[in-house]
Amino acid sequence: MEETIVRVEHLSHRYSIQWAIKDINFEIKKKGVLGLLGSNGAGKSTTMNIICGVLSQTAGEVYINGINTRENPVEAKKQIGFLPQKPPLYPDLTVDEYLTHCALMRLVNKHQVKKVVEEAKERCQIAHFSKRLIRSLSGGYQQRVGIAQAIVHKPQFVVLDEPTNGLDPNQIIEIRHLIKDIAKERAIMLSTHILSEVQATCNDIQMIEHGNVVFAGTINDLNNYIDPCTFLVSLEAAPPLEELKKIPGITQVEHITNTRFRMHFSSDQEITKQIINLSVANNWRLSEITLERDSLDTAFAQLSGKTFINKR
Ligand SMILES: Nc1ncnc2c1ncn2[C@@H]1O[C@H](COP(=O)(O)OP(=O)(O)OP(=O)(O)O)[C@@H](O)[C@H]1O
Repeated sequence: MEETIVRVEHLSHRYSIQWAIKDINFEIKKKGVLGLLGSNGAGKSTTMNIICGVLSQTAGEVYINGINTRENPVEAKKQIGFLPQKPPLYPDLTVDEYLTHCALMRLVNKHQVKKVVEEAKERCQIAHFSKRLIRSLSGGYQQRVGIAQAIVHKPQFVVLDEPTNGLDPNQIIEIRHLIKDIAKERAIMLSTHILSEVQATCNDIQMIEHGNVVFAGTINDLNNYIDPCTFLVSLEAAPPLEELKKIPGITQVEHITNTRFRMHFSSDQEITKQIINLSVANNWRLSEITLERDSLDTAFAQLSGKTFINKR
């Protein structure tokens, strides 16, 4: 049995003469959330639209549970749920009417429709709004209806394109909880350009920039990638700056105040121990030593530098 639900092989797409994505390859595990990260125009929606069969690729293949989406689109699509960036809601239908329509469109057996609609509403906690017109729901609840339509036919793989876009902070937290909950029994791929979204929701990450994959790994890989490279030191009886610069492993020292310094170091993590020992030996009276980690935003900027990093 395949360990992965999705295989993307050498996927490329060109709009007219412009390549939107080029030679993208990745796999998605059967459970959990994969974040497709990238800045605006990176190629996220193009990738997702192709995977979901909404757009035909220029080159490459997509397999859903081993089914080639190009050769057998109907069978492949039965396994996919999709919430596009603009949720395809019909505001003048009630939640029940809309989900029933979606289930029928998704070729659910008509004897099963009522049951699957109830289950999707239950899962997305919208059962109490069954008879409400969609237009009368808040943005957060409309998004829940959007997610319910994506899972109503019980797909093994669900794609959510920027699912928290435009929601208020409370709604964002609730939708993230819901996404993690539904990912317990299926694979989810979500796209975002917000790093905190990825940290809060995803297990694995693919980052694309200018149509190329620039990072692939787990959320821990990403966090570890951003190794600390500076620390702040307070020395009440600091030696001259030149002396600090001579410490092996220290590449640069900046004066912040007379007693406070920012020290840049190469990758050796033992450096802090060394500073502590030197301070004790020379009576520099160390009162603070704090590692500074670059923010994820900095990592994002670095990773956008297009060198492919595969942590798998
Ligand atoms: N229908 C289209 N016709 C021509 N070019 C397009 C079309 N759709 C997207 N593009 C271009 O393809 C590139 C990738 O766009 P895509 O929408 O996939 O990026 P994205 O990462 O989803 O961006 P965003 O976060 O802004 O939605 C961009 O340069 C975009 O301008």
